Amino acid sequence: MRGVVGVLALQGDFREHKEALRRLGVEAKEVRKPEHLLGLKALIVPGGESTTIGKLAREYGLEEAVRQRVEEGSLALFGTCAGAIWMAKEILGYPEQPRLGVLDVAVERNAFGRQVESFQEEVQVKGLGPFPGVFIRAPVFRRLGEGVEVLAELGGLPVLVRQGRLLASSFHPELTEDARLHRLFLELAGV
Ligand SMILES: NC(=O)CC[C@H](N)C(=O)O
Repeated sequence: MRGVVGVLALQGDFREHKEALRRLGVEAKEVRKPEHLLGLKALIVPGGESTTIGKLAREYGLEEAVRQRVEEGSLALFGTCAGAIWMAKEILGYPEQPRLGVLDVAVERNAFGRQVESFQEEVQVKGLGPFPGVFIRAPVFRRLGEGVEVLAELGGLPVLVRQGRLLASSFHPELTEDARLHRLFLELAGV
């Protein structure tokens, strides 16, 4: 067993992330309250509904607690889809949507249009190669800050980015059997 990784378990597909971690031999801890962050150095924020996750995280004091830990450099984050939206500094068209605001990007929700609700397409991930991209009402990253590195694009649009110990994807690696992105996160988090 390697270390322990937190999975924000307020709403969304946190069970699939727990399963991906289990396959890597990592213990997953559900995070629902600020005190659950104690001792953790890595947290995954799942896909789901970013407005709900944001609202609950604010209500339960997790927004403030996670922000503090990220800002002091003691917590690495991996957000997928809605999780990535929650991490962003800016959510285009939704200035009031509750968010963590630590990832220096503007995110566009449902960026592939409503007709294309969900699709699967292979993306080329820097350093990893082809990866099965499961996109469900997926966002894209726009206006990237200086410290943000693009690790994958789809149709010229960034869909996987990294900023230091923050990793964010438009797509859902937790809905595939491929655990390489979870492994990459564990490496950058030092778990
Ligand atoms: N699959 C997802 O996580 C969808 C995200 C959704 N479009 C949102 O804005 O929250």
